[in-house]
Amino acid sequence: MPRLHPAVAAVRLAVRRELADLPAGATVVVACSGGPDSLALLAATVHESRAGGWRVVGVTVDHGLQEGSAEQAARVVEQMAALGADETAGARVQVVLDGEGPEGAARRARYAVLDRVGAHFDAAAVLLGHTRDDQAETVLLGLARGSGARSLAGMRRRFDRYRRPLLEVARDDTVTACQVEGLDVWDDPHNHDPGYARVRVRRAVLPALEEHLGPGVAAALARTAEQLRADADLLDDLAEVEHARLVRPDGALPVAELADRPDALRRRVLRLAALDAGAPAAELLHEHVRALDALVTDWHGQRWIDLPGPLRGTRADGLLRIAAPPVA
Ligand SMILES: Nc1ncnc2c1ncn2[C@@H]1O[C@H](COP(=O)(O)OP(=O)(O)OP(=O)(O)O)[C@@H](O)[C@H]1O
Repeated sequence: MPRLHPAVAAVRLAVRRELADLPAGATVVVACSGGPDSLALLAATVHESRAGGWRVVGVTVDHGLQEGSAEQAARVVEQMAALGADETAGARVQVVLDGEGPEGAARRARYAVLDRVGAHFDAAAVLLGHTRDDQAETVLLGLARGSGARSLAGMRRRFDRYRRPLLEVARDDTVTACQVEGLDVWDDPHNHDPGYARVRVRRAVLPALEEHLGPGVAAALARTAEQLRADADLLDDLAEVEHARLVRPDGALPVAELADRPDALRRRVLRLAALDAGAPAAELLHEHVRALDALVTDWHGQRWIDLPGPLRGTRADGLLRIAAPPVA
């Protein structure tokens, strides 16, 4: 028997490990763009499903943003069926560009479809093909934005129904696995467009880091993310407990007790308080939390601080409150 190629073995092993808890009969949805990562993921999932006894559903989403996208989606549906998926689906979405960039809008539309497909099939897992290199790019982009530990912690391995089995697999391996298995992969033109920061990181920044610092930078960044994620998860859990302990029934927080808490915990409690008061998570920035924190640690009689919502943070009578501004 010919020996299994190491790249194919690496992808299959990652899938086997990530899905080890699924019972026979479970439905696994694989989100497949037709690119090397998700095609390798689908091929490995179909292979592993024979031993696992799972039903594999391949789904591709046509964002309708590029010429010929419908034909491309139809081709992926055929490929998924040929690879042995038990069921396949192609969904066309309407990407609404309201303020955010096309990439973000496409992602939102895609996840809305995947959510629905996952629910429709009562899927035990919906798989995404993000690799170790995607993770390294995410960490570098977070680092460049100067965001906190949460975004440096990169992508989560699991959330809701979603799982990312290839988060520790190198992109080189998914590309090689597709070559070895004779899969005809789609080369998304967006992956070459230097207008996207992620593309610049992929094509220029990471190769330069590897050239000057030695190989293994992507793997090191992904490992860093893993460690930071564990730390960030712990701090977030502690902050939830602390917030629940401190918050009064009317939502106010006692300043003296907040001031006693370590910075990392206090700022997280303040962030939770702002979210509880209705601040939109996507708009609540580090600078807002710092301004709130100044009401506790750098109090010099500030009248209020503005938060997205719009909301106001105020301090009075030893209590910190976050609420909508009074109607003029
Ligand atoms: N059009 C799509 N239809 C279904 N799933 C998708 C689609 N685009 C992306 N995904 C899912 O999201 C994952 C990450 O997508 P992203 O665009 O970041 O990477 P990619 O370079 O397209 O990956 P791939 O090599 O699998 O195409 C993909 O691996 C796949 O699981």
